[in-house]
Formats: sequence, structure tokens, C-alpha cells
Amino acid sequence: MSDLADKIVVVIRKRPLGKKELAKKDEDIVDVNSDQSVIVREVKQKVDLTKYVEEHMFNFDLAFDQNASNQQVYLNAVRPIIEAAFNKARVTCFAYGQTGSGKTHTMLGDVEKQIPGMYILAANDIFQLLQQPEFQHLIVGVSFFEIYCGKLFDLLNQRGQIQIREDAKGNVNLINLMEKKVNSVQSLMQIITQGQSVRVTAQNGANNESSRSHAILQINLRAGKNVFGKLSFIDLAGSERGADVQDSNKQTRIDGAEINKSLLALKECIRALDLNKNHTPFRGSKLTLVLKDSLTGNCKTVMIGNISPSSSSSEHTLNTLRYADRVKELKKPQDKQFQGDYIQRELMLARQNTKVVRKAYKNPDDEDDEDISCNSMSNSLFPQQQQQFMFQQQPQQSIQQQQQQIMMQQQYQSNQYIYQQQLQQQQQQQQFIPQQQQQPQQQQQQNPPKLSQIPKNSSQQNSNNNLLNRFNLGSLPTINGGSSSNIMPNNSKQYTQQTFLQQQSSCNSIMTEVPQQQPQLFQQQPFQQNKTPLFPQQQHQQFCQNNNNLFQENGYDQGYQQQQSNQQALDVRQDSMVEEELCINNPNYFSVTGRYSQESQSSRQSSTRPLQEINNYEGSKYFNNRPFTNNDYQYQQHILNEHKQTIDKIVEITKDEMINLQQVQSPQDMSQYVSKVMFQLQNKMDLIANLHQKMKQYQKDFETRGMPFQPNSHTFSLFQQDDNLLNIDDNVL
Ligand SMILES: Nc1ncnc2c1ncn2[C@@H]1O[C@H](COP(=O)(O)OP(=O)(O)OP(=O)(O)O)[C@@H](O)[C@H]1O
Repeated sequence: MSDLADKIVVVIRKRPLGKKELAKKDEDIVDVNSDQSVIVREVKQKVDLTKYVEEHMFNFDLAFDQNASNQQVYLNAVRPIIEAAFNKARVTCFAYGQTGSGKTHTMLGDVEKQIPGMYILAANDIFQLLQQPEFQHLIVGVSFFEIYCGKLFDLLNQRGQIQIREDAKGNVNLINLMEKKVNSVQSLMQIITQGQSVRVTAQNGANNESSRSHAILQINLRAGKNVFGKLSFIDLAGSERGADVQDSNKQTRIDGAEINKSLLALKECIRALDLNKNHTPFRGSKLTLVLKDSLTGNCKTVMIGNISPSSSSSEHTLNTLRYADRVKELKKPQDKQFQGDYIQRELMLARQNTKVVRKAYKNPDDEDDEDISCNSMSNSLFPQQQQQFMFQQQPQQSIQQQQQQIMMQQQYQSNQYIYQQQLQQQQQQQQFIPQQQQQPQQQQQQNPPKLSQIPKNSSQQNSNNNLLNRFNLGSLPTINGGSSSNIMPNNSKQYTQQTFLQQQSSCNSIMTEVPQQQPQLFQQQPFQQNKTPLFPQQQHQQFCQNNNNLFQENGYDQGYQQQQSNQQALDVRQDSMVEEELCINNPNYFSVTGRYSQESQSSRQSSTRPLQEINNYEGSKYFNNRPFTNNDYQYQQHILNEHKQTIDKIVEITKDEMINLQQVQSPQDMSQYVSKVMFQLQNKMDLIANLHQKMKQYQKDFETRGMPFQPNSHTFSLFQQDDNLLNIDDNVL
């Protein structure tokens, strides 16, 4: 079982069309077809100006449509991690998406309309759980800060700047961060409202109130001074790309670049977790550094990808879904089985994103259209259920439709460049897809099963859905209040549609589609299985009513303010702390811990022994007649990591390039395509130039200090192979 399956849950939430979008007559192009699948119908135009639709299909752990309330999102996706926090886990819930997609609505809620968001709903449960005897010793400490342009600002302390320090043990400490003790939901709400009012926002094309910073609310459950459990709620800055901020000022563009960098780093860290990499690039951004303890060890993370349904946001919506899918993609069993080269595999993932079916464009009132191209289906990359669904949807074609189809196919094929790309892509995909996934499509075409015949938990379901088995597909808490808990053993409770509806109706909200059985999101911890449910029956029944009262006025409880300004700790930590730049620009600052400090320079010098002292030179353990020190090995690791990180980033950009390449359908797309390519190439060149600069610095370092350089295990094994080859040659001779 994958660690990620236990630790990461990806949820998508579609918001309703906004007033402006309705006024512009924007179309709703996003369908949430079940509690897991999302389809985006992107309208495109060909050279002859005929429109066609590309349907992009994605599957996630959970998907919510525009009618889902914050309570529903909370109950199904977030509540399990609150329970985990009371089992000593460090949990994170973050909202990702373009500006205006509903991140703040999800996390904070709507204060004016008195709709509570995840912060408050979680707080409500937290304070209820604290009343249980086993948790009564815990106190709640809250901090609220933002990361803006790579700097941390305390939202509870007049935006005072927070220093981030990593000590020699790798613990990340936030210096000057204020933590306030709270003892009620209302006091927490006051604190959040206070902090929210000082958040940085700036106008951009997408949203006048667009947040330009990542807002992080951390709730520490403390047993004395120790952290018992920790919850981080993150309202990320808009994920819009450079294109969105072209008309804005320089500062806004810099913000955008910084935001993109941190979102990329966040994704890299999640990927590193899944791939069990030795090195997780937490230092890639302040955001990931802050989250280091919440993304390692006993941790759980819920990503809520917020999307807009509007046709004018299709590109950003697809970007959000691809980002989420990349996290999700790694959970697929076939990826685990794939034994190929890492970079090839990474590139493969980008190609898998082309889960696209083309259809003729039609007015919404017309009858169903048929697929006009099965370009991506033939290679069996589509999950089985999606293929079945598509076959099911094919009605009898009229002659006119057939002609149109032939015309568009010919047109499509006339684009030799794209066609070649796709052929190549299909070949490579087939090369990498495990045998069992390459089912003969012909067979399915002959005998397409009806959608209604496909059971929800059928083994025939697509590979994504099969993954849910890895989440222990038990039931979520019975909302009717049976002894409800996510930490009950699997299948011990049945989720009932009727009771769910009853419960939701008491929240004045509608859910259009109710799953018969909800997946249990996180793998149960063995020690939890026989525990008493954390949320007892009565609390579940009262859930919505309580939440509707959450906004009632209450006296502001100042609590005590525990300032973490600890100069002593700062002094100690500063010795071992390093700014990345310092480490790169000044090779003399290399320390015993692998980090750079002035003190460590002397330690390095003292560990350098004079040449004459070395008599037993063995080559593999010595360099320039001195033995390798820990510093040498750490320096080696540091340089290799620098290189690996750059490769990772270049691979990311290359994957984006591939997606970009495949999206070109007509000369009309070329202007956007070329500007994107230039942007991507510029990013690559910057990365390469930066790495080149660093390598030059290392080279100088070797020259000036006679630094030894040990081949890493990979190159070392290559040397050994060479030796073997030489031996063979010797024998032959
Ligand atoms: N699920 C929803 N139901 C109703 N309205 C919503 C929903 N989600 C978002 N909205 C509305 O859409 C608008 C934009 O949402 P919101 O401010 O939460 O976006 P955002 O993603 O936080 O944007 P930014 O990153 O720029 O802060 C708001 O007016 C909000 O009330």
C-alpha cells in the first residue's frame, strides 16, 4: 500500500457561476458526473471556424459540484483529518486554484452570508472533542500568518515579519510568530477575522479581491509545551500563471512568479513523499519549509482543488485539474509497477494528461453528439469506465454527422506535425502501459456494456476508482448519528442516502447527487480501530445546527498571547542556519552539518590534515593525500542535490511544454503557443544558467581548497562495471 494513499487525499470542488459570468453569458463547461469524476468541455475552433469540443476527463478521490455546501465538503473530506490530529498526527488542508475559484469561500466561508468555512467547522469539532475526558488536558494555540513574496508576515501581530530558521536537527522554527491561546470557536473566529483583514490583496484581471499571499492558519493542540497534534489550513494564493498578470505592474508579476515557484515546490514535495525520495525539496520555497513537519512522519493532507465552471476560465480550470491529477496520478497502480527510467516515467505522466475526447460542438438544446476522434482512447490510457461511458454515449450517426466527422478527422490528420506527435505518443504510451491495461478496444466496441450495468464498486471500474480500495472503502460516518466515526473498522457502518439528505436539508443546502457509499478517506491506524468514535451520535445530529450558530456574536476572548520571540533560541540556531544564497556564493562557509556558517569554516580547516600525515593512500578513501571528511561527503550530496533539483524543475517545464504542444489545433492557437514556449524556454534557460553559475563556483571551490570529490553510488557502480569490463578484456587478452 502506498504511503501517499494514506496520506494525501485529492478533492475537487466546483463553484457556481458568478453574477459577472452569468451576465457575460459564460457557459458552464464543467460536469461533476459522480462523486469522483470531473469532465471539462473545452470549446475550440478549427481553421475553418467550425467549433468543436474537447472533453477532458479526470478522476479524483472526491468531487463536489456547485451545489455542495461547505458542510458537505467538510464532512466528507476534512473531518477525517481532524480526528487524525487527535491521534497525534500533523494534518494539512489546503485549497488550491485560480483566483476567484472559491478557495477563500471554502476555507474561511462567507462571513457576510454567515456561511462557515473549513476553519470554523474544524474549530467547532475541535472544541467539542476537547470536552472528552481524554483530551481535556489539551490547550489550543492558534497562529495565523501569510507568505508574501517569499517573506512571512504575522497576521496576528500587525504583519510583523517572521524569521524562518531550520536548526541542526532539521526542525523548522518560526521566530517571532505569535501564538494565541483560544478556548472557544467564537474567540478563534475573532482572531481569524482580525488576521484576514490585514491580508495582502491586490487587484488583478481575475478577481478584484484576489489574494496574493498564502494564508496559513495553524492550530496546535498542546499538551503542556509539547505539540500533541497540529492542524494547518492553507488558503493558497491564486495559481494563475504569467499570462494572467501581463497587464499588471512589475510587483504583481514578481508576486506571480513567487506564487508559481511555491506551488511548484509544494507539488514537488508531495511527489517526493510518494516516491520515497531520500531528498524532499522542502527548501524549494518558504511555504514548503513551513510545512516540513506537516509533510513528514505521521501526517495527513487534504488538497481541495477549487475550480470555476466558466467557459472563460477553462485554461485555468484545466491547469488546476492537471495539478491535482499529477498528485493523484502517482497513486495509480500502473505507475507503481512502472520500472523504467525516472525521467521517462515523469515525461510519461505528462502524456497521460491527454485524456481528451473530441466531440462536435452543439448548442446545449441539441441532441447528444458523437465522438469525432478517439485519439487518446485507442491506447487504453483511458480508465475502463470512461471508455464504457463514451461508448454508451454514441448514438446512431446521421449522414451529415458522419461527413462532418470525416472532414474533421481529415483536417486533423492534415496537421502532420501534431499527428506525428500523437503517433509517437501512442507508441510510447503502449510501450509503458502494463499489459493488463492494454485491453483490446475492439472487443469493447463489439460489446459495450451499458453504463447502468456498471456497478459503482465494480472491479471493472477504472483504475483510478480501484485506488479507492487503497483508502479502505468503508463508509464514512453515518450522518444520521449512528455511532459515527471514520475510525471505525471498514464497512462497519452504512452510509445511507436518505439520512444524508435529511441531514443536509437541515443545513438548507442541496446535494444533487448523493453517493451510496462514501469512501473512507484515510487508512485506519491499527491502534485506532477499537477506539471509541471521536464524534458521538448527538454531535453528528447537531452538526449543521451548531454550524449555523457559529457566527453568533460573542465576546472577544483575548486569551493569553504567547509570543515565540525567543532571542536565545535565535542566537543558537543562527549558527547552524543557512541562507541558500550564502551557501552558494561563499564556498568557505561550509559546515560540519552540511550547512554554511563562519564557525564551521574553522572546523573544516582543522579536519584537513597535512599531506605528509597520509601514508596509506588508497584512492577510494583519500583525495590529495587526505582522507575524506564528513564535510566532503555532505558537500558532494549538496552538489548532487542541486543538480537533481534543477533536473526536476526542467522535467516539470518539459511536461508543460508537451501539454502545450498537444493543445495546438490550428494556426489560431499559434500566437498563444509561441508565447508559452518562449516563457517555458526562458524558465529553462534561467534554471540552467543558475545551475551553471553554481557549478562554476563549486569548480573554483575545488581548485582553491583541493576538495576531494567522491563519485556517487551510481557513477561509482559504473566505474566498477568499467573495471569488470577491463578485467574481462584482460582475461581475453
Ligand atoms: N461554492 C461557492 N458557492 C457560492 N459562491 C461561491 C462559492 N465559491 C466561491 N464563491 C464566490 O465566488 C467569489 C470568489 O470566491 P473566493 O474569493 O473564495 O475565491 P478565491 O479562490 O479565494 O480567490 P483569490 O485567490 O483571488 O482570493 C466570491 O464572491 C465567493 O463568494
